[in-house]
Amino acid sequence: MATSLQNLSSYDSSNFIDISDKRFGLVVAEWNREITDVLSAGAYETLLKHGAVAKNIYRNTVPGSFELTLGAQLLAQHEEIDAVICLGVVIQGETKHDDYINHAVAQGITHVGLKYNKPVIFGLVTTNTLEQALDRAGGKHGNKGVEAAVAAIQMLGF
Ligand SMILES: Nc1c(NC[C@H](O)[C@H](O)[C@H](O)CO)[nH]c(=O)[nH]c1=O
Ligand SMILES: CC(=O)[C@@H](O)COP(=O)(O)O
Repeated sequence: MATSLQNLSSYDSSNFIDISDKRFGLVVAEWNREITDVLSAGAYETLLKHGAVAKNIYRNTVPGSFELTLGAQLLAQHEEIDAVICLGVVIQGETKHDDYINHAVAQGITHVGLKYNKPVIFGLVTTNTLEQALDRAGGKHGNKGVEAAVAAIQMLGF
């Protein structure tokens, strides 16, 4: 499979805009916190690496990924927030609960971005196994938090 050969977090920053005056909301799910903390750190450090200022990054947690949509809306509604990054890890269980969460969050944060006309980034790790999630949170397939921060920066330059 193509993924197995890739670090999914590699990117070209040559066209990034100046983000020193941009304000970012980070919404992080507490479910699977040992992994979402890695995603959050990846996103935070990537924003700082490319010029964001720490005081302009507003980090909030929500209980689980299903609550990312409301968390994103509560941040995106503020005019001074330029972009929102949503981070969570949903690992398949015995039932279809993960499907309902994943689809709700994908649809929900899409709606928030369109409603407030600003980037609301889907940084949800949706895996079948814990190992797959770990591989995408600082493992062999990179860090989904890094990818989400990069997407936010790129969209601000749209
Ligand atoms: N199983 C996972 C959940 N479940 C909790 C939901 O996200 C939600 O908080 C609950 O249904 C109450 O509304 N959340 C994750 O982020 N990851 C999971 O694997
Ligand atoms: C993915 C989840 O929602 C987690 O709670 C596992 O759910 P279940 O095993 O009940 O499908």
